[in-house]
Amino acid sequence: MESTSAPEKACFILNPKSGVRSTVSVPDLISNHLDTSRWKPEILLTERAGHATELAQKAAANGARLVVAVGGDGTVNEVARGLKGTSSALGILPKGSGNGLARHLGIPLALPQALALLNQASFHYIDSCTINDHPFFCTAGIGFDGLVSSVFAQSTKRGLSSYVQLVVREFRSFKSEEATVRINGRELTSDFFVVAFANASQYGNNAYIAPMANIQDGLMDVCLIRHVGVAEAIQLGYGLMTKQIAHSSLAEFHTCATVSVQSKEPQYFHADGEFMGQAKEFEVKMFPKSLEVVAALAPKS
Ligand SMILES: Nc1ncnc2c1ncn2[C@@H]1O[C@H](COP(=O)(O)OP(=O)(O)OP(=O)(O)O)[C@@H](O)[C@H]1O
Repeated sequence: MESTSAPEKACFILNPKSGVRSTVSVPDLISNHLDTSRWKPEILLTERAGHATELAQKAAANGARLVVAVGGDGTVNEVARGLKGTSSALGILPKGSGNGLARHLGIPLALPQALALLNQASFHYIDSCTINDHPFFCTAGIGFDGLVSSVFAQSTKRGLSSYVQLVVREFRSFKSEEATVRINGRELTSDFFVVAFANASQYGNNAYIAPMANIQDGLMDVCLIRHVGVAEAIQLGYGLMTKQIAHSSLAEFHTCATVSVQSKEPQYFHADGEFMGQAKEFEVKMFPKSLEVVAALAPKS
């Protein structure tokens, strides 16, 4: 059904380097599938890392009601961080290899259908978090997944199979470090393989690190995995891909609004899969209902 009011501005921010579907012509898809009686589109291309945040801030300042990240979770993160505290909503055209936030939000991976969802313009508020002041919207983590993000950042290969190969290679040499997690008034000290912070339920590619995570409840799900051997790591991998990790004795879950971690040695960490550096101290905070998105979420989920 066509809208009767004037079309509102929708700015599409496209990362030409993202994902494995680079042959797709996004401008053609937009002109073929976007309802121009609802949205007046503008398409901008990113030129470097971090550029999407600047473009999103400018689009919001110029009155775009909708700012659409066209890329993977890295691009989504950059656009979303530019929109926090503005009156522009985030849309996603998933073009990455993992698309964790898009999947959690029920956004179709097929781009014509994702554009159809933008036409419906169903707005929802979602939570966001920070790890050492770096915003994230999907997941962040310390330990093995931090290491993987750092190695993946240097790799030119994308896609699930390259990712799995890299995980297997890095696992052989990874050493869990002792850390203390302070959560809900408790102190938990161990050699942690992974400490994961989940605003959304999955890393991407339907790898569910916190299947119960609710992105609108004002709480993050923290998944603690202590030092593991090869057989246990395989069990965990299976649990991730089958949504069964919550039933594994290898993973411990907590929900909270803030959590801190102190590590003896510097640890790699990531926010939304992007490598953020190394640190010994981590503060992770929750910002309830801090970002408006177009999504296919149930009204009260
Ligand atoms: N024009 C550009 N040239 C090089 N890098 C860019 C450019 N624009 C954005 N980037 C960077 O590309 C990185 C990867 O983007 P993104 O996560 O969207 O794609 P991806 O890694 O292919 O997808 P996924 O995260 O799903 O694997 C981001 O960190 C972003 O900063």
